[in-house]
Amino acid sequence: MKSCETAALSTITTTDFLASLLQSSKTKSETCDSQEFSHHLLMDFVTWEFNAFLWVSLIAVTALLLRKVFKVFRAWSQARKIPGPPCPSFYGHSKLISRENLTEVLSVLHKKYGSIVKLWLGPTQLLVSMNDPELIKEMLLKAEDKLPLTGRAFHLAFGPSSLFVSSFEKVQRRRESLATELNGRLIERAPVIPTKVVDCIMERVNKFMAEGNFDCKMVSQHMAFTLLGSTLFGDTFLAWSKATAYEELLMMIAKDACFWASYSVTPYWKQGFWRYQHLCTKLKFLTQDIVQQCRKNYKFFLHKDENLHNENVNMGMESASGAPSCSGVEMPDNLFLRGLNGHLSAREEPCGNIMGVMFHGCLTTTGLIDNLLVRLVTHPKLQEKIYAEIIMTRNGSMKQDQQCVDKMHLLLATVYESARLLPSGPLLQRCSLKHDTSLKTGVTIPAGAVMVVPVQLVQMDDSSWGQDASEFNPYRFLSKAENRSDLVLDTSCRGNAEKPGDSSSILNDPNNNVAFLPFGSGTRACVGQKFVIQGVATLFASLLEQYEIRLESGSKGESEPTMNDTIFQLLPSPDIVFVRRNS
Ligand code: HEM
Repeated sequence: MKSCETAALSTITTTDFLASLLQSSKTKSETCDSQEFSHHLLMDFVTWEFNAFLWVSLIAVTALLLRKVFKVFRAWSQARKIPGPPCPSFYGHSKLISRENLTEVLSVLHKKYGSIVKLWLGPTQLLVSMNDPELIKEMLLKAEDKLPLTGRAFHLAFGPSSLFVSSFEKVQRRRESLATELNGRLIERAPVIPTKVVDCIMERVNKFMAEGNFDCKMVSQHMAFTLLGSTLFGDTFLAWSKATAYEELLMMIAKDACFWASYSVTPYWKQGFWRYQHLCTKLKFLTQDIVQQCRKNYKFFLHKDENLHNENVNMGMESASGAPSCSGVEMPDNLFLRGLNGHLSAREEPCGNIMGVMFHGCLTTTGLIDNLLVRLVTHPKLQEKIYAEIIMTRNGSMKQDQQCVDKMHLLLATVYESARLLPSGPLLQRCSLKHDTSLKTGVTIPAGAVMVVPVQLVQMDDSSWGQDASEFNPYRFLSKAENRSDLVLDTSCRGNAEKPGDSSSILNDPNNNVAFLPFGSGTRACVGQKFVIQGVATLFASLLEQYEIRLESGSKGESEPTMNDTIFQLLPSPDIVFVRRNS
């Protein structure tokens, strides 16, 4: 009944409106000529349409704002149940916290409020920190998205791509294909490459030394870059004349990437931004160049291989099946095509994934190598024991050009321990963009909140790592062979092998300890972990076999890395020297 009345009312209103229009048009037609009349009619119509548009926009904006306000209220009411300090002002705690002291602030808060703590960084920005390993594990499995800032930094620098994007849905497939390539064929090749890579690195290191400016950070960066480049692009990379320019560009971009991504509206009006974009474009051209070179070499070797194969068949010889006849050329092309560049959507930048992996891989691997070098030069006895282990393992090996790093337990344990105490990346960050995250403890973290793990606190927690948690002790990852039955239960990785390089020692899997987090964990964990540990260990096996690494006398880094209450710090990068073993 009511609806009939409403329908009738609206019909009357519409009829009235039309009638009034007609009436007014009638009066007008008596006074004005027909042209003026149609002009007025048009103007009325435009005004009416414009008003309608304004109303619709106003309603849409109000709805959006209301939605946002509703979300904020919902977040505030949900966050009330999470322990944490009260908000000091409308702006939250953001003014009180700098990037450097956040870990210290979180350390104090965890002591006061427990394993889960909230902190308002602004009226709409909620940060939730966790320091209990089991809770962290659960959160890293459930919260699948990365912070939008991370995705924006990669997008701005390398264009749209399907890796390092905030949403898990968008990266899932690419992560899987890259992991298959990295942990499959590339790991198989890892033992073969580093001999050549060491030569290439040492050539550059000698150049640095001759120029007189030479510190640990520079070597680490160059080692990481060469290791990653040669593994991804094969031998072509080692002979590529533009490699140095590529390395410099990557590092220049790394310096500014987060700064430009921190603008919520891309600052097209800033000159500096365009300079930055120019660097990114240069990097894109260089990436295209190396990919093209790889493809050219691939085709050339494929052609050569076919001819060789035909010759062998004609001569009645069988080519050894599975022999890497053109190692380092055939496979990289496959990596690009399948792991990184297969099934690209039309919107994706063709080299975006390659640049992203080179960028992330170089920065993180530089950190690991830097830490490892500092540990080795500040622990010369450990270095000698690793050297003895390398020689012992090499003597038992048939293939002279391959490193059997799987058997070099002390070396691998040293890489794990250096990764555990990595000073870089103090916070592991996650969020869930669409859904709330409910944890087993009963706490629900609202969608959009930033969830962080203060990695340095977790990695130095006595309850996970023992009394010496803050000390550098690779032996924690080694256990005595006879204690094998204990080892199964010993998931904390508090190893007990005393004799380094002892073949009877067992290497514990660092991932057995949920507090081992340098590569993250869960749904967005690093897919390069296995590959990078194997690669860095193989590189160091080759390097230490030929060179002893020492601190330059009088270098500022002669004392050991230190802890200031909660933050582990490496002292300024020390100057180091490589001394040939047989000289
Ligand atoms: C020492 C070296 C490295 C360290 C310390 C490191 C660390 C990390 C960390 C902490 C994450 C985020 C994990 C999380 O949120 O749970 C990550 C993600 C990732 N890393 Fe690494 N990484 C290293 C080397 C590499 C290398 C060499 C590659 C590839 C060749 C690689 C590929 C990736 C990818 C593809 C992701 C995930 C991206 C995503 O899901 O959006 N990483 N890495």
